[in-house]
Amino acid sequence: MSDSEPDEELLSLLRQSLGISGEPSSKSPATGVLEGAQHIYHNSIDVALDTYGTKAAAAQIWRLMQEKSYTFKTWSEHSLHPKGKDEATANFIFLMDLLNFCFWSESSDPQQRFAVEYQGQRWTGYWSLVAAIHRALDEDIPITTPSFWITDTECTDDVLKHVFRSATPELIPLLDERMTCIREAGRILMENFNGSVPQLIHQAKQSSTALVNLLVTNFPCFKDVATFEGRSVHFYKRAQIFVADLWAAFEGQDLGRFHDIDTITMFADYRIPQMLHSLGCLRYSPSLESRIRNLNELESQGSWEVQLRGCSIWCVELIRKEIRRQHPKAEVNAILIDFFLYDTMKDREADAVETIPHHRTRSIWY
Ligand SMILES: Nc1nc2c(c(CN[C@H]3C=C[C@H](O)[C@@H]3O)cn2[C@@H]2O[C@H](COP(=O)(O)O)[C@@H](O)[C@H]2O)c(=O)[nH]1
Repeated sequence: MSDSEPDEELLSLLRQSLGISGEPSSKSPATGVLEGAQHIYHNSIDVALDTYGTKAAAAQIWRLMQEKSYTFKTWSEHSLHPKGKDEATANFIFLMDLLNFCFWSESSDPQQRFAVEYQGQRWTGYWSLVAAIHRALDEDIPITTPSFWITDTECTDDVLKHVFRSATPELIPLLDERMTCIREAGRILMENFNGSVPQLIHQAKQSSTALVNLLVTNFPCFKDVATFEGRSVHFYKRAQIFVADLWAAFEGQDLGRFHDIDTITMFADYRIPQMLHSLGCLRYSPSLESRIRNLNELESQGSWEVQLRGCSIWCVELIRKEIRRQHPKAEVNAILIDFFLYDTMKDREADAVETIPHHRTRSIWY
């Protein structure tokens, strides 16, 4: 390509990012998550997408996913993820994604941070939650049974503190909020869905957007929204990852069968923005970058946090589109890209590969 001629591929990506391509603007018809992300992307001044970085990352991600044969089957290969394809697994995933938030520690000493001892290993972060659920079940505590959550005499604060006990002096973050989420969800499941997670799933009639909407309209603790530049924006992170985990655990069958699974977006957490920045897809304003590098907290639902979350969702959408542009037959969606980015970020952390720190926000939303 000569310097004077425009790079058609780049223009196509740019057009797509501005939502002016020939394609219908890719919004989630019923959840509005993608619309919100596009609004945030167009109005962000502290977070920007690097088009070249995004194009390069798309090629790299697809290559690595191919090399690792990364599919929804990879989900069950994680040692702690439940292997069954039954109601017990659906219940496990519901509790897991009800509480799948905010594991980061204030402590600078990794040995001090909250950790769960299970099967002779210390688990931290997201895996500490999964390990704690397994440990409770092994101790015959019916922690994944919704009817148990509302029994005042059995599911006491002391029992829940025991379930989430730490192997270090640091407690699990937001323990009180987690107990509130469990009891609220138990009451709502009993009142509206006969205490049955499968009944909740069946009510969505194999639509992922319908299941996301059932969660965010029935359960306040799944209603992950914010306001940005005068508009309400939806993130719905834990509602969406619940659907995605079901789809992966059941390999797209039975309780994991969804005819519109590709409308699920990336899950706006604190790990994927970190990975996208490390890949050169996201760039931050100097004030935001120094706040993140200094490990200062970002206010929940504040402008900086909303820009990080929304631009990350939009960035993964562009990566998905770029992969499909480069490989029209690619079987890839935002879920698999997201799962892959999370796992890769955790591998890099384990290998102490230097990256920008993840942002710090304390909330129940992610
Ligand atoms: N976007 C996105 N966010 C994810 C996950 C997962 C785990 N998903 C498993 C299922 C399939 C994948 O292969 C993973 O094995 C946890 N999180 C979020 O990260 C944070 C925890 O971070 P750390 O403290 O370092 O463990 C916290 O906000 C948590 O909600 C994901 O997949 N995507």
